[in-house]
Amino acid sequence: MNRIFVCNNLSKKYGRSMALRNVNMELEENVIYGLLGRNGAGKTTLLNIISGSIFADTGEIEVAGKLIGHGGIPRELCYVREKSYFYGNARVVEILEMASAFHENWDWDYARELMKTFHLDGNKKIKHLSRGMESTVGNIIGLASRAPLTIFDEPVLGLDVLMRERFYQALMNDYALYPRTILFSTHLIDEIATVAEKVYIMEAGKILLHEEVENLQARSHLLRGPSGYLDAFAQGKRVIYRESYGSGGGIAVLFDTITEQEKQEAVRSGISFDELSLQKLFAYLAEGGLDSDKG
Ligand SMILES: Nc1ncnc2c1ncn2[C@@H]1O[C@H](COP(=O)(O)OP(=O)(O)OP(=O)(O)O)[C@@H](O)[C@H]1O
Repeated sequence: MNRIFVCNNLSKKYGRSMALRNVNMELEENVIYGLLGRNGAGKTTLLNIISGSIFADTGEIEVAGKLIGHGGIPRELCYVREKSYFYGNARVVEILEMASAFHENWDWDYARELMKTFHLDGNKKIKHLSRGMESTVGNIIGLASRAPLTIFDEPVLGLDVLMRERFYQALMNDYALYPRTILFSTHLIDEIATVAEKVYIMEAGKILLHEEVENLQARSHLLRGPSGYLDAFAQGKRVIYRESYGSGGGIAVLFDTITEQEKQEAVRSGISFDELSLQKLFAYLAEGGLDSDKG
């Protein structure tokens, strides 16, 4: 496994509050990742440190095998911010020219094709673009740069459903032709679940969980049934959420492997199993927490 990105023990304090606590992260080459976390979990702080916009108090970062020093932005990295700090007076095409000068894999033919796909007028000034169009400028840079490590922070903010679909489609098509590592930070978890292969989940400045999306989905179960049976079934399993109702029934959210035999036995005692979307699992995780040491 080759890693395009590694960070060790990253910590960052703002005044007395810890925004990041000993964050370790490894991103493999040619994998699409999702970075998930509630408001204030530390995602933007982490991404700002990775991109060299702010400095960590402790820890080190390696991109493409090179240690990143203060102020150095690795050319292997393309970071597309949620809110652009583009010069408002510049035209779209001027911003793309700046990006093309920085990224050695930049593909102008592809950038022009994307401008057509997303109906983006290259002559428009950035300050005259809608919110969605502004996101699109960043997304075109992220795609056309074909950087070995591309990070998108909330890339579909302001895009309508059709444009969001087009963006994910363009990304998947281009990723198939030019595999690279892509990290999405987003709140739209179920959308990303169809694109990302692995996710990192952050909470309170720490990595709560990192896992393949397929495994997450296979190990997430929402059970309903009589409370006594639920508790008996859940013994020894990892319970991330449990709620009992006055009627004697309740729900339990388990994050564990459940065999077909166990499932059949549970069904016989009146327990039903519902599918859990990644978004819902994330909500329960955020609510109930999870001991990340249990792996
Ligand atoms: N410049 C700053 N000064 C002081 N505190 C900050 C600053 N930037 C972030 N924080 C704090 O650090 C913590 C992590 O914030 P961060 O913006 O990284 O979270 P986030 O996961 O990106 O949240 P969101 O999803 O809302 O964008 C929060 O408690 C936030 O209040």
